[in-house]
Amino acid sequence: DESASAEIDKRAQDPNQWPAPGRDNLLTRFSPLKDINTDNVGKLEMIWAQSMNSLRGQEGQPIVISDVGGKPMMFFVSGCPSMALCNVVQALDLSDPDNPKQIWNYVKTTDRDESAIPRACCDTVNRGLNYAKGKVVFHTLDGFVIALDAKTGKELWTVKHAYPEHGETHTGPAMIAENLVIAGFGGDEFAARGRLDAYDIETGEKVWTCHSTGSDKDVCLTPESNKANPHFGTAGKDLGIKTYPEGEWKIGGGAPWAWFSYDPELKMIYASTGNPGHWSPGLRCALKGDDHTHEKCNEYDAELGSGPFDNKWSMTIFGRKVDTGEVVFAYQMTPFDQWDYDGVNENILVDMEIDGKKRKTLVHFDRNGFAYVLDRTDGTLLRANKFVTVDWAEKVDLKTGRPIKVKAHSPFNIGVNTSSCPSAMGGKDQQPCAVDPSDPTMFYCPTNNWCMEDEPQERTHTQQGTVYVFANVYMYPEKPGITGKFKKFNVLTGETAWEIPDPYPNWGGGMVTAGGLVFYGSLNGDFRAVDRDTGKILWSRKLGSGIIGNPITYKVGGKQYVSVHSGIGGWIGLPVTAGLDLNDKFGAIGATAMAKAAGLNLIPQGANVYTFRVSD
Ligand SMILES: O=C(O)c1cc(C(=O)O)c2c(n1)C(=O)C(=O)c1cc(C(=O)O)[nH]c1-2
Repeated sequence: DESASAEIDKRAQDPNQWPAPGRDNLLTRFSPLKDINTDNVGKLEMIWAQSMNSLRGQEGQPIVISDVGGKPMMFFVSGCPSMALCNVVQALDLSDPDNPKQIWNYVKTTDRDESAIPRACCDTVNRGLNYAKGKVVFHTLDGFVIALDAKTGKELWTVKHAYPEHGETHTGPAMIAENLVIAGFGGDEFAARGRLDAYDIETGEKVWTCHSTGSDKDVCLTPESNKANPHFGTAGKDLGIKTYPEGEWKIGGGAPWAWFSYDPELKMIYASTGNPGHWSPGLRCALKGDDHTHEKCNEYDAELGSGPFDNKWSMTIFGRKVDTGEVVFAYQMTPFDQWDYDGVNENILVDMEIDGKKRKTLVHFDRNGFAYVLDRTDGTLLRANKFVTVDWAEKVDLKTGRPIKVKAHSPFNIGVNTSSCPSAMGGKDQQPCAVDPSDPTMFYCPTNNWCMEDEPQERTHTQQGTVYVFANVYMYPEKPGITGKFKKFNVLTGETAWEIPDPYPNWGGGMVTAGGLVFYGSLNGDFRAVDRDTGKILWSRKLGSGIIGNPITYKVGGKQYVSVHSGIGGWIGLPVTAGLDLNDKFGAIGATAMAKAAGLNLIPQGANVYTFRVSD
């Protein structure tokens, strides 16, 4: 019997489908379709649109399955305007692909937790759903993981997974690996403790749990973990406890809130973690008095491969065994984070030749501005190149894996304002890159070009479920007039092949196709097709609202279609919408001021799936 993820892998071999959030569990966002190509993309026309019933941000993407009860179907899930309408799933029959028919919709109506909405740090988004074994599997902001019968929309099982009262809200998509549903959540700004859980896809029963902080046992670290890379710092015991001030690992953050990937040959999942709880860095170092300096809080013990205040395992890429969650390797990008550079961005799995050797690699564009290439079998660090302006670190030492921090751009002391690039939202936030596996060193990536001033504040409480930031942060464009660049980037050489500057940050993901095209959307609603070789914009259409979703493509009835969510929101989107009040609770992070500083106009809200094809 093939596993649920083997079914997904098989569907991904069929160019007509888009069976998982990243199209495949490798997260390539590559489509082999080429009916739409550089020659005819100018004739792309909007064919249909469907409301998503929300005025909040729509990240994520639809999925398309060619044979659900004999019918081609599209499924998608919305972000939340209110709990009553939170995470509406719609199922569209694509049998008449120019005129799809909704055949069911689903919204959970019982046991909803309204307190999730104000605890979603960065908008009430949902990054997508999955399909396998006749089931649509998705999650809700207030922490349920739910499996529906794909034909009827009937609930098959529901589990309570994340708990808003503990600061946990669920935004990132679950992933199906073997017969498990792997689920994380967000909450580092609300004193949560990061955790990854695996559920049986047939029953919803919990199979394993691994935390991001705590004892080695809690983290699923074993003596075998990191054997190939002892300098990555698993030599010490219980570093997930000891690298925090006493007891603070319990509210230590490290939430895995975005994308997960899976290698079925290695049977390993890749999931990375967010920032350590609260942004005021000095308070996450237990040293006092004259010892309490930036240098001492960043010290590194070469023998342990770890610093005493690294705040492990925040900001970490974990390679885990799928069956048990056991850590094969753990690599921390930003030890003792001083900027909120969450390490959760997608880990894309491609194979490439490096220094004459064929490698199974993992590519990760981090918030901290470095694009990392790791050997995904054992975590060996192979490259770390800057893909945006980075001043907080000179470079990453490939041997120890540690960034060489620049003190002048590392916020530390309470009340002292320090500038750094990139800003807290990162050189790239959660919006995913795309890669064609046949050209595996070249990545198509949304990037952001902001810097920030950060003034750490005193801690006033340690209460889970309440805002846990303690910093005054002001973000500003690195250069006036340009705050986003979509670029093609070589992860081996660190060279940019081309880039498209934008007045707005790039908050939507990319897609690359065998038709020679890259698709992505801008924050003010321009949906674009770009020549992947030259970076020339070949086609663009204005959609109803800003685009923070990720394009997909599929083929039904002999024709190729392209779909994307439109609906402004997400962290950057909130302040530039008409609904400024939505952002007030996070005024501390200066988002509204940030939008004003950039001179951004208000962009109207409203959520739709838009679908295009080349006109006959
Ligand atoms: O640390 C966390 O737990 C957490 C969660 C989330 C989230 O769940 O959306 C975001 C962030 N942090 C964050 O730092 C961030 O920049 C961010 C942007 C977005 C978004 O969807 O636009 N979410 C989040």
